[in-house]
Amino acid sequence: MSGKQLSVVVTRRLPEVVETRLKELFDVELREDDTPMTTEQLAEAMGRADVLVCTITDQIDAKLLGRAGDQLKLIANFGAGVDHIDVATARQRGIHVSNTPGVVTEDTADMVMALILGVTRRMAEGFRVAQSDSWGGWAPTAMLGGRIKGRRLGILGMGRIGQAVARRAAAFGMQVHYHNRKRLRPEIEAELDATYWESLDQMVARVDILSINCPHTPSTFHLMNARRLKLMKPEAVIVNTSRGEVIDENALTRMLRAGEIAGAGLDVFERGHEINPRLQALPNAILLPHMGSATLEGRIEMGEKVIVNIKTFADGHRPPDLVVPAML
Ligand SMILES: O=CC(=O)O
Repeated sequence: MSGKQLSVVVTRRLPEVVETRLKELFDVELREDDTPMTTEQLAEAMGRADVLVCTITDQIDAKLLGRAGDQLKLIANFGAGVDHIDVATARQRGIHVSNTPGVVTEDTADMVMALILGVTRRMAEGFRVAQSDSWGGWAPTAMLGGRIKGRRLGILGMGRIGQAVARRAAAFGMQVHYHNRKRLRPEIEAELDATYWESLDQMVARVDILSINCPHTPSTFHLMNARRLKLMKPEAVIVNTSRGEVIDENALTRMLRAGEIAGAGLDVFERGHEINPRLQALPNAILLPHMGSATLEGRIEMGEKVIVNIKTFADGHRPPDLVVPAML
């Protein structure tokens, strides 16, 4: 099938160069305003598209997939995480799901370092002081944070992003520890100079900074539950650029308020963009609006990946970034 015969519906505005390329290649319907589609609009789109290009703001659950037309053959997600898509049900219905791995790695790892430094060096507090008229000038005892050189970093989830974080952390003189479902190959572990912990409990109890870099799946939901959070040292910091659901956010908020965990850098939240006001009120938490992978370069590369996945599929081949339930 040629690309022009494929009807492609895109659920969100994408960078202009990506939209232009999609128009050149496919019979594409682009979104006019930059808001997520309603469930009804999404269902209608799935009733007429051969290919749906969606994002994390679209909940593609079993109910919605049940309303998809027979012509829908590919859901090409613009993003790496696919926890908003019921991949198993899609597969049962013969609908392929693809994503955009790899291209978000470096930008997200940069944001992990920004959050580690931001929290340990109290950048949000400093920013607020400098913006106000209350700053009385430099003082030997003011705004004292902690040095990250020599600190133990625990990486939960040592996939592409976790490994990119490890490389950066090593350059900052941190000691890298990790927990992963599968241990890395010895040569990669040696190259990263990373210490493997089979027991997540034991690792979280020993690290100064914990970075969450695993995807959200049924087995990682609340992996950092109240019991595990309590194992962390009171002076430790937790950083999450993955998915909010991996941490029990209420438990974390309580512990941050009580000083049982020193600080947090969070780019993602358990209830999407509805941030817990008690978390917003905390001076020891830096909160960001899910912008870990938000660079123009990254977004364009994500668009290129989406296009390659659709094009390969249109040419009758398996999309290179096919997501299969066994991967999750
Ligand atoms: O969070 C961003 C992504 O999943 O790509």
